[in-house]
This record gives sequence, C-alpha cells and structure tokens, in this order.
Amino acid sequence: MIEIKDIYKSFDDKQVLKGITSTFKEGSCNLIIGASGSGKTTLIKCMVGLHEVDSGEILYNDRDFANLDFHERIPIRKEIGMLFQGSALFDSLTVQENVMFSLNMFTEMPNSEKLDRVNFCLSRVNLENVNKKFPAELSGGMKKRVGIARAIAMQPKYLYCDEPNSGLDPKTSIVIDNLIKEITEEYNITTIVNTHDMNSVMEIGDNILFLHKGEKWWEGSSKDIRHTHNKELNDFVFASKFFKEAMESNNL
Ligand SMILES: Nc1ncnc2c1ncn2[C@@H]1O[C@H](COP(=O)(O)OP(=O)(O)OP(=O)(O)O)[C@@H](O)[C@H]1O
Repeated sequence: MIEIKDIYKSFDDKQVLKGITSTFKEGSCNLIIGASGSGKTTLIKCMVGLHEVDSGEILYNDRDFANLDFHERIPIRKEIGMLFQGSALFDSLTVQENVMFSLNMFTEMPNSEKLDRVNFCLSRVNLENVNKKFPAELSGGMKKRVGIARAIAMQPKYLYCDEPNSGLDPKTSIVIDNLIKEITEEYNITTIVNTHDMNSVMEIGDNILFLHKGEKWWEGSSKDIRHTHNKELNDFVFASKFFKEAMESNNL
C-alpha cells in the first residue's frame, strides 16, 4: 500500500501540488488523470524520488520515503517497477538484455536463474522467441510488453506506468491495459498509472484521482465517474462528444 499525505511541491514561486492526500491499495490499479499541467507527472516524480516534496509524507507500507536519505531509499527503490512513456528500452541491447538489466544491476542471481526469470517475464507478457531481437525490430505494442516484462523482472511491490497507451492503436491499448490490470491483481502489486486515455479510465480504474490545477479535485472508481456531477471532471472526461454519446447509448 502507498499513502501520500498532504503533498506540496513548488518550482520557484509556482505551487504545482497543493496538499494531495490519497491511499493506493495492493492489487489495485490507481489512475492519475487531469488536464495537461495539472501536476500528474510532478506527483509521480515526487513519489519515486525524482523530485523532492516541499512537505508531506509518502508512505510505502508505512516507510516514509519522502523523509529518507538517498541510501535509506534504496530498499524501497528496488521494490518499484517503472514502465516509461515510449517504453524507454535501451536500443543497443537485445530484448533479453533489456529485461535482464535490473537483475544484473541489483541481484547476485546466477546467470541461469536470471535467464529463467527473463523468460518467465517475457512469456507472462505473451512474448516468445524475441530474446535476441533489438527494440528497433519490434512494434510499439511489443516494445510496451518488453517494458512491462522489464518492470516486473524484480518482482516489484509497486508499479508506475507513465502514459502506457501513448502511441498505440486502440486495440493494442486495450491489450496493454488488460495486461497491466492482470499483472496487478495476479501479483498483488500497487499500480499507479498516469494516463489521458478515457478507455483505460473506464476499464481498469479501480481508484481514480483527478487533479485540477494541482489540487485533488475528485477521487472515486470508474463506476462513480460515470455519474459524477463534478463539473471540471465531467468537462475533462466527456471532452469528446462521441465518447459521451457512446457511453449514453450503451447505458454505461
Ligand atoms: N522541473 C520543473 N521546473 C519548473 N516547472 C515545472 C517542472 N516540472 C513541471 N513544472 C511545471 O509544473 C506544472 C505541472 O506540470 P506536470 O508535468 O506535472 O503536469 P502534467 O499534469 O503531468 O501535464 P501533462 O499531462 O502535459 O504531462 C506545469 O506548469 C509545469 O510547467
């Protein structure tokens, strides 16, 4: 479980996060949504230690990450998996080397065990016979799946996904969403997804945090979001007339 309490963050004199509090449970997909500039990326960067908060607490199973120093944070960092926007694979490494990267960096596992783990993770994301390929030889959807395999290689307790659907066609987006949801539930991971994708919001959002101008404006499930009267949230979710009509005509 991750709890964030009263998070404030400013850049120079501009306040970007204004007292964000929430709880993200194990085995659940937590989505952070909001307009461009609302503070989503800043919040996630604070949570993984790429930015320091001005004040507030970030509790990973009761360990306050925000108030630990670099060395004290290392054990928590090892429990975090990240799926980056654009997959961020190393172009000069094969798929196998990419997935093995953190195992090489952070474990003393023998090679055969690392290879078993890599093969397990690749088959979990339904990729086979791609070990020796380079990222340039893969489609966007395959790269995302390699990114997921790499993110779960260390058996993370916490998984961050930054815009996992960016650049993917709608069908492939659904495959990736479903994979994230399945893995979250299967391994009881606390997953946090930063997304603009309304289909993801409706399909995999166990808990949705809507940020508006740096504040937590609304929080609820994908069921709640369909019936909310929050104006800013409605304007954001139903910005597309077609999406709104499709939801209404299907009685969703
Ligand atoms: N390193 C930084 N230095 C100064 N200002 C920053 C920095 N990072 C973010 N900001 C500012 O913080 C605000 C929130 O940015 P952030 O990237 O968190 O928004 P976002 O909701 O993730 O947007 P998007 O959906 O476009 O990625 C913006 O006004 C941005 O200019």
